[in-house]
Amino acid sequence: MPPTETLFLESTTRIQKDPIHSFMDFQVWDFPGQLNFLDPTFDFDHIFGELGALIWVIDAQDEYLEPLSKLHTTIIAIQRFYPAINIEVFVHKVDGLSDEYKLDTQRDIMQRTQDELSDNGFDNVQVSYHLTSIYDHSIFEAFSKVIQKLIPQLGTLENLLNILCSNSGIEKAFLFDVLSKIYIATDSSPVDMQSYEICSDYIDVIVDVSEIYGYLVDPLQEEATVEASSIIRLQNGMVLYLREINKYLALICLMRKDSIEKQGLVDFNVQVFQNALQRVFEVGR
Ligand SMILES: Nc1nc2c(ncn2[C@@H]2O[C@H](COP(=O)(O)OP(=O)(O)OP(=O)(O)O)[C@@H](O)[C@H]2O)c(=O)[nH]1
Repeated sequence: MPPTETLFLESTTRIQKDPIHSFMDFQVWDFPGQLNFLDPTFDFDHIFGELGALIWVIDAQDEYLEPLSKLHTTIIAIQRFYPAINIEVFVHKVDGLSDEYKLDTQRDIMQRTQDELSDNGFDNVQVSYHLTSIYDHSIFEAFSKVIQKLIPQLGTLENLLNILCSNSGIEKAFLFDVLSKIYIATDSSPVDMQSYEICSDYIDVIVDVSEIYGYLVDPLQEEATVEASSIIRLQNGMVLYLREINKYLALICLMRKDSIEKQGLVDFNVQVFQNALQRVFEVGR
């Protein structure tokens, strides 16, 4: 959904459960801000029993002390019974703030949370913070990091991507979930926002072109079609290489133009990577 359309979203009045069927099946539960789910009338175990991650969204453009205090109460409640739940705080709508103010806001939220948890005897709670906005790619990046923590095979995927990069002259490789445009794994070199953005935009281009010039494939087909790959040469001498891995995932690599001169080698290594990945997911099932 483009950001401008979010202006017309209706307010959430009840818990909305959205099942996501992708490389891994999960559900996103959207809670209305005003709902007190710690009230004894709610079934605490039903809400938190099978939760992988709690994403707490704080509006950085608004007064945040009250939502923050609710966050603290929630963390303390779930720490007692479900300490394994990942707690992720999105300091959201930061597009309206200056760079300095963004960081100050995040620091303030972190400090208040740490103090409150320590005062209640919880000194070692892991809370992750993300600065997010729907007007750039930061919201996708933050979701990527949250989802990655829920993938048991993440370490193996990273290793496979590292091997692929070092053997094929690839500078950065992302494994993307095509529909949501979140990346489920990348190699262990640092992620810079620009590489992520360009790879994410590349997916849009490919999806648009495929919708016009593509052909219908059997929707039940899990395997990727052999020819589903694409290369774009950028003006700065870099090359983007995309290969469909299966019906949910695409591999996107950023490399120098000399590396793609040995395209046969890259294609072969990507094929080996694709086979390995298939086996990893088969074992995980
Ligand atoms: N500036 C800015 N506005 C945003 C951002 N994200 C959402 N909004 C706006 O905030 C408004 C509320 O968005 P919602 O997603 O409905 O917010 P919510 O907190 O889920 O609200 P409820 O549905 O009532 O729980 C919309 O008008 C969005 O356009 C952002 O990153 N930056």
